[in-house]
Amino acid sequence: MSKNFKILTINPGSTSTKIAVFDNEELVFEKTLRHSSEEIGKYEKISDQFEFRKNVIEEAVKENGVKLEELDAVVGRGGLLKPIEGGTYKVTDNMIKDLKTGVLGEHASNLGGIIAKEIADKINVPSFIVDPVVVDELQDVARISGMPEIERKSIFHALNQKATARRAAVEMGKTYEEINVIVAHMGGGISVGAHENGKVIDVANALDGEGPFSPERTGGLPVGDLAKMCFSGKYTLNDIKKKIKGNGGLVGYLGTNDGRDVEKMIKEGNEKAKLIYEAMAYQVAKEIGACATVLKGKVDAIVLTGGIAYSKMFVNWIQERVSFIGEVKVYPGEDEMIALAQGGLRVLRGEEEAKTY
Ligand SMILES: Nc1ncnc2c1ncn2[C@@H]1O[C@H](COP(=O)(O)OP(=O)(O)OP(=O)(O)O)[C@@H](O)[C@H]1O
Ligand SMILES: CCCC(=O)O
Repeated sequence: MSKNFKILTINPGSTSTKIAVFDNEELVFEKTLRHSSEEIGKYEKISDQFEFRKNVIEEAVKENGVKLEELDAVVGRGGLLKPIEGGTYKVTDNMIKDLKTGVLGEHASNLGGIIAKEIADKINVPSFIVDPVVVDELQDVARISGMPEIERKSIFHALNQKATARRAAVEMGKTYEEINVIVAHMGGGISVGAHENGKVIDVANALDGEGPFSPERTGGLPVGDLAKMCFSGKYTLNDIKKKIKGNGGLVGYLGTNDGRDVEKMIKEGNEKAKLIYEAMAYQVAKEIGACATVLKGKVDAIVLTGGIAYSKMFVNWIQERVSFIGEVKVYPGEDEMIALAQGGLRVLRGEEEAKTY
C-alpha cells in the first residue's frame, strides 16, 4: 500500500489567509482566517505581517486537532519572484531572500513561501511553493510590447489556471500536456491564458494593466489618455497606481468590487450597472478570442473559473460570444488549496522532482 502524506497548505490573500490540511488528496480541514483592516493596517509592508499570520495559522492548525509534528510537508502559494516556469519548487534561502525583498514587488502571496519554510524547518520536513503568480512560459513573440523599453510580463493566477486546465484535461480523458485550453480566471483580478500542451504561451498581465478590466483593476487602457492624466499635475504616481489596481474596474464605475452587489443593482433596474457588468464580460470574451488566435484555432476547451464564474448572467454573456470557438467548461471558485497539496504530493510520491529557484 502507498504511504499516506499529511500536508499543510497556506494561501495568503490581501485580506485573509486560507489554510487547509490534506491527508493525501483528502481534506482534513480547511479554514479562511480573515484579517480585519485594523489588524493588517498596523503593518507598513506586507512582509511585516509574517509573525502575525504565522501565529494565527499555527493556532488554527492546533484548534483543528492537527499536531505540526504529524505533517510531512508544508506548501505555500508562491509570490512575486523572478519569472520561472510552472511546477513545484523547494523553498530555499535564495528564494526567501527574493520573497522578503519583494524582487518583483509586494504581494500577499510572498508570505506563502516564507511562512511555509518557517513552519517546516521547525519540524524538519520540506517546504514547497507551487505555480507562483510569476510562472513565465511565454513564447518569444508574446514578449514584444511595441515599445523597446517595455517587455510584456507573465503575471497571472497560474495556480488556479493550471489546476483547472488539468481538471479539464482529466474530464477529456487526456493529460494537460496533450491539450490546448484557454482559461479565464475571473476573481478580484481577471487573467486569461492560452495554454498550449501544458505551457501558458501567452497571458494578459493581471496585475499591471493588461487584458480585461476586473472588479478592482482597469486592465488595458488607451495609453495616450493615461499619459496625459499622469502629467496633468493632478495625481501622484501612487494615485495613478491605485486607480489602476484597487480602484479600477467595477470599483471605479460602480463603487463596489462585489459581483453580487452589481447583480442586485441590475435587478433593481440600474442601466449603468448592466452596461458596465456586460462590458466586463465583453472584454473577457474578446480576450478569449485573442487567445484562440494564439492557439491558431486549435482549442480543445475554454475554462471559466474564479468567483465570478458563479454568476449565470456573466457566464451566459461570455458563452454567447465564445461558444463558436470550442466547448466551454465552467468551474466556479478556485481549486487552489487542493492544487497546492497535489503539487507537494507529486514530489513526495516521486512523480515529479522539485525544481530549484
Ligand atoms: N454568485 C456570485 N455572483 C457574482 N459574483 C460573485 C459570486 N460569488 C462571488 N462573486 C464575485 O467573485 C469575485 C471574487 O472572486 P475570487 O474569490 O475568485 O477572488 P479573490 O480570490 O478575492 O481574488 P483573485 O481571484 O484575483 O486572487 C468578487 O467580485 C465576488 O463578488
Ligand atoms: C496576478 C495574480 C494574482 C492577483 O490577481 O493578485
